[in-house]
Amino acid sequence: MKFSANLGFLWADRPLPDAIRAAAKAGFDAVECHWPYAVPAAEVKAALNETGLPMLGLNTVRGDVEAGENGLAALPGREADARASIDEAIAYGRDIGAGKVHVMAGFAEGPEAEAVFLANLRHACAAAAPHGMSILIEPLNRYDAPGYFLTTTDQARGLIEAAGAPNLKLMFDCYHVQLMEGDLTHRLQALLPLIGHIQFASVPDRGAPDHGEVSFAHVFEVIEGLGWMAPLGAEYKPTGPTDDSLGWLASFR
Ligand SMILES: O=C(O)C(=O)[C@@H](O)CO
Ligand SMILES: [Mg+2]
Repeated sequence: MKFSANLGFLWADRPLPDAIRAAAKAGFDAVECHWPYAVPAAEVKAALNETGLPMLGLNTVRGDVEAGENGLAALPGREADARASIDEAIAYGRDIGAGKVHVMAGFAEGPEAEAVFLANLRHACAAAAPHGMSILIEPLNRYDAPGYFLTTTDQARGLIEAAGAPNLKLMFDCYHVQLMEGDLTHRLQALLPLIGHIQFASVPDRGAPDHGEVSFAHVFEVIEGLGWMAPLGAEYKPTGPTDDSLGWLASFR
């Protein structure tokens, strides 16, 4: 198996270029991030070139975080901000060679939010396609993100089908899907053609994948059996220094 270090959580105490170096030193095959925008893209690119690691993806900005925003793309009335955040993420991703942009929906509900989200996703897919990039949407669980617009894989499937864009894909985060729906391995199998990236963390505490209610030894074996070759995103919150949390990495290789 190949693994990608999610630098939104792993080595999050270090500047992003140093976190990239730490991931390479620890033996990861790739990295991914949340919101890299405060760091000039050239510095991130230099660290990627130095280590040889690819950056798989990044997120659109959340908006006004202090006011509690968690994405803009499903918010009626915020279309201009949402599209600016999408264009920003695509441009930054292009500069660092990241092929996937996770477009964050935000806190919203109802048919108007769905129509706005779909229109913004169509814009994102059209803007990303010429650069060979994909757009990801990710259902988040109701405990960590109550009120988030996108919460289930069924809802994501409906949006992907309605958008009709081949570069719109599902971010299947095993942590969120287990909390909302369970039945991880059947869902991975059924949704495989729609999946653009897979992430994981222990459930329910979002720690390293070596404890909790999900056996990742089994889940990873199933993913491998499905022919999935891309690195799996380690998006968990270490309880201490990240380097002390990595026992699982050698054991799952
Ligand atoms: O929370 C997650 O899970 C993510 O993947 C983030 O990128 C979105 O908050
Ligand atoms: Mg995730």
